[in-house]
Amino acid sequence: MPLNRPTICVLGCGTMGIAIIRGTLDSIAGATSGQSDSSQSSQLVSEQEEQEDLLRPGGFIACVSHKDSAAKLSKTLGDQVKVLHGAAGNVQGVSEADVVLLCTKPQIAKAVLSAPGIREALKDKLLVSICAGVTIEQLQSWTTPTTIVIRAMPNTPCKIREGMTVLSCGPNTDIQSMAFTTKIFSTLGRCRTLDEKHLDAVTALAGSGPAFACVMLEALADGGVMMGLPRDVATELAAQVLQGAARMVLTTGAHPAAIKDSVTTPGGCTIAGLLTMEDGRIRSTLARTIQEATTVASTLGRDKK
Ligand SMILES: NC(=O)C1=CN([C@@H]2O[C@H](COP(=O)(O)OP(=O)(O)OC[C@H]3O[C@@H](n4cnc5c(N)ncnc54)[C@H](OP(=O)(O)O)[C@@H]3O)[C@@H](O)[C@H]2O)C=CC1
Ligand SMILES: O=C(O)[C@@H]1CCC=N1
Repeated sequence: MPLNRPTICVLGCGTMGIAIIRGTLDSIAGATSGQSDSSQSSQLVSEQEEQEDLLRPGGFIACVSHKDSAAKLSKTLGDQVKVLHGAAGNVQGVSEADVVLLCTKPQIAKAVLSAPGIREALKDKLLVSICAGVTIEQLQSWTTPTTIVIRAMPNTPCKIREGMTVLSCGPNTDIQSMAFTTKIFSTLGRCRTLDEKHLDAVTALAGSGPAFACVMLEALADGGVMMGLPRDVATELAAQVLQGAARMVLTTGAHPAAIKDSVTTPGGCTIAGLLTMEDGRIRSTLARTIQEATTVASTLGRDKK
């Protein structure tokens, strides 16, 4: 399917829809200001860059359910985004778009896609769903055979372009649709493709992960506060520590255990803290957290009995 500066309709523009639109608009603004800085070299823009430019969204439409949410959203996103609401808004948004990003709660995905006019409007279009637990097979059965379906699992840090997204292709996914979707989510952080069988685990680890990470961050800061640090200082230290350790793993490829060992002086304070963590069964607690969240994620797309 040729995608040339496509218009994206975000169907269900709440927390995640806003994160994706905000991150994408910021990335476009960054790219545009970069271009004007180097006007002399702009003639040298390669064919590949021109191709990439065509994959940039041409515009955004955001659909929500309620009129008051629409008014709030217009203020949040500004005049670069057309905001619509209600069932008629959904049909108009999907009709005017080239690509539809389904960001409603999983429990209402079927009802939203099966509403009058939506199926018709989705013909020959790309549908990217971020709904946890809703399978490609379900999405394909609620749309048309010519609707190209891709499943994505992003996370909230997409808002600041530090996201992690995993994509899974449907049986009819073409190269251009995959290239476009990869481009969108790559500008919002890291993006990789996996078989759909992994998506519930991805939902737990990467989708829900920011919540788990923030509980750890808050707990570390609490410890600092307990020992007399001001709350804002403790929070800054905890956040930078988690970011620094994570970046060491991502940039050097070092095993986390090697980084832990390099911090741990024999007979020192780190090993004392580590043993306390192990006494609290922190490893199995965190691993079981992902196990339980994966189990629940796998049920989210099911009809409630
Ligand atoms: N939150 C997260 O961190 C992540 C969430 N996800 C997935 O993203 C999806 C959205 O989650 P999240 O952003 O947190 O949810 P939110 O509740 O923040 O957003 C849902 C949005 O859907 C809108 N909506 C409700 N009913 C309709 C309708 N009939 N037609 C159009 N829009 C409608 C709501 O509008 P209104 O306000 O008017 O009711 C709201 O804007 C879920 O499927 C979730 O599994 C995936 C990865 C991470
Ligand atoms: O809690 C949830 O169900 C969604 C999916 C991943 C993050 N939030």
